[in-house]
Amino acid sequence: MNAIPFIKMHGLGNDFVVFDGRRDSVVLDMDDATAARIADRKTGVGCDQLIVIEPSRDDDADAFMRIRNNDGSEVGACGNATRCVADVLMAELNRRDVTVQTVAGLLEARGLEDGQVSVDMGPAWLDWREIPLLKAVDTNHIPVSVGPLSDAVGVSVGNPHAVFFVDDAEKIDLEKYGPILEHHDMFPERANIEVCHLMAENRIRMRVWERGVGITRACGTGACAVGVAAARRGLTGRTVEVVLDGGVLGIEWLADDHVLMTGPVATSFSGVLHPSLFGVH
Ligand SMILES: N[C@@H](CCC[C@H](N)C(=O)O)C(=O)O
Repeated sequence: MNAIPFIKMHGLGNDFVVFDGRRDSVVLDMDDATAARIADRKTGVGCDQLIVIEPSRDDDADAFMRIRNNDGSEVGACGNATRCVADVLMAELNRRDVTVQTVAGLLEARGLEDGQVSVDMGPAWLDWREIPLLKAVDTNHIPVSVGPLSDAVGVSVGNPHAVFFVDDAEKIDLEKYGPILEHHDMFPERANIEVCHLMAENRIRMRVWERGVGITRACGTGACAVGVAAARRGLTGRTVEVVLDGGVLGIEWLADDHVLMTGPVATSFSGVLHPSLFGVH
């Protein structure tokens, strides 16, 4: 069997190994352990998330996107990877508008004149059962407290986020507190952890500890969650810029509760993997 091609892409430094399962069906059966091996930065290609573009399961979508974290676990959403996959599909179909299907729903994406991609990430989910949380609490003031971090805002954008507003996000030891909060009892499906502060009017500095990964240079759904959380707390309007380690994302919480995320897409290189990695000899 032939080698299996992949593309290495990133959105603001949040990086992905992208496979095309429409052409290489062997990647469709990938298990968690294989995904983790490929994602491992020491022994594999290395990435934050591993993405498989699959045939669409809906007439209204151009393709289905499967998302796995660096630890191999499958997840419902990834904002930065959605922009990357949309960019691949737009080039392939020679269109400016595409629809990407994920387990969380259908996401409409549009390519802008300046090369950035805008994605409607769907509605922000704010009920404690939807995030999900352990019990019925006010999701605008979740009673969790670890070190200097307390009083989180919970938001799901197809995946769970806990947003902490602090005086200075740079000073928070995310390596220490991120994993404790990710695995906190309050979050039965674990959570992505964002720490942030207001830099200027409608401009927010954010750092992230991603579930199943660790610290990353950017998290698209995290930026969506932060934009929603800041508006819920009355700290900003519904249109903000979120400044991540890797750059800036534009976030708009629309009147219909959908969250629009706009940012860049980049391709780093392409390569091939031996089919035996996928159990084919
Ligand atoms: N990097 C992503 C989020 C990926 C999934 C997340 N780690 C989770 O476990 O929910 C993004 O850009 O949104």
